[in-house]
Amino acid sequence: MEEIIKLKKVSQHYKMGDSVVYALSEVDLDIYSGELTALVGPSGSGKSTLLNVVGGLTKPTMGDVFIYDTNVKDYSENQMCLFRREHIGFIFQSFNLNPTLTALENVTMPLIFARVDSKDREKMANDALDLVGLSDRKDHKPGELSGGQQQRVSVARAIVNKPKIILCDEPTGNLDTKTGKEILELIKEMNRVNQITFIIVTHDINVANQCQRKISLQDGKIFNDERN
Ligand SMILES: Nc1ncnc2c1ncn2[C@@H]1O[C@H](COP(=O)(O)OP(=O)(O)OP(=O)(O)O)[C@@H](O)[C@H]1O
Repeated sequence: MEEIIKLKKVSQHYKMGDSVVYALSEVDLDIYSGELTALVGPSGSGKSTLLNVVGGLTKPTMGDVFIYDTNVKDYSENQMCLFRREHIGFIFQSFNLNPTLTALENVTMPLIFARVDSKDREKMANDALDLVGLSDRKDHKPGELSGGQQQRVSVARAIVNKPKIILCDEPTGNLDTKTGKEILELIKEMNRVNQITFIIVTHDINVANQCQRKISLQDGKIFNDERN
């Protein structure tokens, strides 16, 4: 399998007054193309920081972050933004949808940013909403949708420009057990059918146990890395 993400001695430190918080300490990690990986660990262990470093939302204090063969640590903010639009999708616990836009418009947003031709946008956004089973709700705004439906819209938004990597921060955290299971099934299907590489930060052991790989963080370090 091809390595798609490689972290080499990645550290993230935050200065807080006179003290320093070591959010990540010399993390080495290889993620292979098509893997479905759960990132688990106690609160404050560095899970979100690691996800943000991979997604280029946080530049690490030290170390290298390769996506494909590109060291994105060297990218400017603008270059990273363009790279992210093309290669990485995000799914958040709180959905992060624009409440003033319809489901279809929310899903279209990444295509506008990526300057996809206007005549292709609507078909691509409709196809993505179709894949998540929400075609009949495309003209609804987030406030008119259930939590599970809103998360489906964010899955559609994450997949619409066909990224090879999707990073999820507690994607089932705001959902009841049944709806959370449905969202996880959708993620598993996107992983299986489209070979999208997923990294899922989760506190839910049931979610973690259904992933192919479970990486446990503690005090900013990987202390366990196992495959099911
Ligand atoms: N911007 C920041 N400034 C200062 N400290 C930070 C910042 N972001 C994170 N930290 C600290 O870094 C450590 C790791 O935080 P992180 O959010 O990555 O943990 P986490 O494992 O995702 O936690 P949780 O499960 O509670 O979301 C924590 O001690 C946190 O307080």
